[in-house]
Amino acid sequence: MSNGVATNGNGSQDQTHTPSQRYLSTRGEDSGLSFEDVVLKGLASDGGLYIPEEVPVVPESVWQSWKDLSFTDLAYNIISLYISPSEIPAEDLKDIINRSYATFRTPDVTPLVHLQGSIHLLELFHGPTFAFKDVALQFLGNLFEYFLVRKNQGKEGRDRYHLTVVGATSGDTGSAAIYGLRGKKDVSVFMLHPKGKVSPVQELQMTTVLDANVHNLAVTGNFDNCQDIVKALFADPEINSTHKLGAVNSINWARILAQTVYYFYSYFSLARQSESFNIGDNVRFVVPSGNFGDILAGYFAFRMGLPVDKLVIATNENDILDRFWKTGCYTKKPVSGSKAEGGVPEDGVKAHEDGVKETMSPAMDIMVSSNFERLLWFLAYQFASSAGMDDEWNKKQAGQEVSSWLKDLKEKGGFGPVYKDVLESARRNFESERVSDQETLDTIKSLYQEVGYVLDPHTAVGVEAARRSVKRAGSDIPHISLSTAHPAKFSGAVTLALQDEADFDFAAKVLPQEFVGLDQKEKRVNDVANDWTAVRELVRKQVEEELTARDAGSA
Ligand SMILES: Cc1ncc(COP(=O)(O)O)c(C=O)c1O
Ligand SMILES: N[C@@H](CCOP(=O)(O)O)C(=O)O
Repeated sequence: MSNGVATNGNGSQDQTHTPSQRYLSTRGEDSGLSFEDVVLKGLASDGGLYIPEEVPVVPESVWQSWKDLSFTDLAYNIISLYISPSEIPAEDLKDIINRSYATFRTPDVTPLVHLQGSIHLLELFHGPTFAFKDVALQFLGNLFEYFLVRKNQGKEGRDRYHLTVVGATSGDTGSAAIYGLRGKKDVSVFMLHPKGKVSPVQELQMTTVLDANVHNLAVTGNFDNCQDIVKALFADPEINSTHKLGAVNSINWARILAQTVYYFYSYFSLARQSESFNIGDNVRFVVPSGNFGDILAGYFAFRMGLPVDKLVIATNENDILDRFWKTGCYTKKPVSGSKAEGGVPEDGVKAHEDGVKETMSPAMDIMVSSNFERLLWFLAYQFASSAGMDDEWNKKQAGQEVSSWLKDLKEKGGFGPVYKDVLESARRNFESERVSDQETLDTIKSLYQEVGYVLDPHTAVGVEAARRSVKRAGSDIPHISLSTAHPAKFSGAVTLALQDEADFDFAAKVLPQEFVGLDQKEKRVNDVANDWTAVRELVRKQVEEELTARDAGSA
């Protein structure tokens, strides 16, 4: 096997793809797909998410030898494990990776800074749109372009493969995807955001992009409604085949894959920066979580061999994930009863009628975390494997179990409690914390007072969870807390937290030049009802207009 990496499968069925380079659906109906298939399809036809048939286990001597690599060289070593060179030759993949990270404002791409005590911050906001999404979406934009150029060689007009990307955003995925795809040939982008529920800067970052292939839709509803509309479009065979839908949300496997790189990179950065930390030592990662895509990448890094003591999930008051880890039940709406039973939290937070609460960290105002399905598959697979049957049977069982859980989620609003062994196995690798709005503001304030660092509210949710985790685990275990956005994107929460600090000046201390004057720019956005068929009609109409203009030579 190349790269010195083993997989624990039964060998490849074809000569060109290792098991980690072939993909299956979490719901069991789709398998044997290539990387290109899963990147272009986004969501499996059975409604499941794609995962590699095997996670490559990287021998210690191999991953430890990566410790001094640049971000882009490390990214190549990791990403190439999941893509056959017969699909993307090594030189092409290196070029895609180099171009993707050349747009970042620091050569380090994702620098690690010491925050306080044993807590370090992994700054993921140095890309074009100042949020962690850029790390994956710059890469995904270039991947789409690479595949489309190849597919369209020698083709003209309507014969060309035209990808229609539809995505849902609670604020950050939208602008990152738009910046990754604006002006690219043969792609239209439709980005759905909940009207009035993203921060003013996030909204402007999206709606001031006027490229002909970018379409912003403001949906009357919340983020989950937007995500449901996207899934309904993918489930509609007609629009899917006529418009070749593509996904930029973390349902797209390439998003998770690109994110695994910064788990390794920050681990090596810590070893370079801290004298007391040696390669091979354990670390904890703390991740502000909503759709569960960011932390899931950490789970892949762990399974590949990175020494991770625990992955700590940090939720805001939309706490479905925290309730799962506490109770084993994954239920959309808090039911009445004690907190310990997964019911209404003791501090009396009232859920909105639709179950989602608007918080200070709006990008995490998500009720159903789409990537949790991928983790469920691994939990179900581990459980099935204890029966002593063959691997094919284990995978089939895992697919059936996930399908049944997701069916209950759709039809009954939740599932669980899951089997004790399943919950125990989830708890072996993860812990969870729920952080209230008040605690978020207090954390922004105290970190500013103690070390002069301004946190964005999502990052503050993580830092508060990290402080609690340090109390449990002890200060010997370093904590890497992921900083998922720049504070200037959330001026409301940051100003509220720091308004009484005499020396605090938002414009001087926080605001980047790139955001100045954004509100004076021309905007383009369409309002649309929370109705997937209305969105479908709009998509059809606007793609047709775009293609007609292109054929006439004006776009
Ligand atoms: C700033 C910020 N932090 C955290 C998250 C949560 O990440 P994930 O959805 O991958 O769990 C998001 C949105 O996804 C975000 O935009
Ligand atoms: N917080 C996200 C929500 C979408 O999540 P994704 O990671 O699945 O794209 C956002 O900012 O849009």
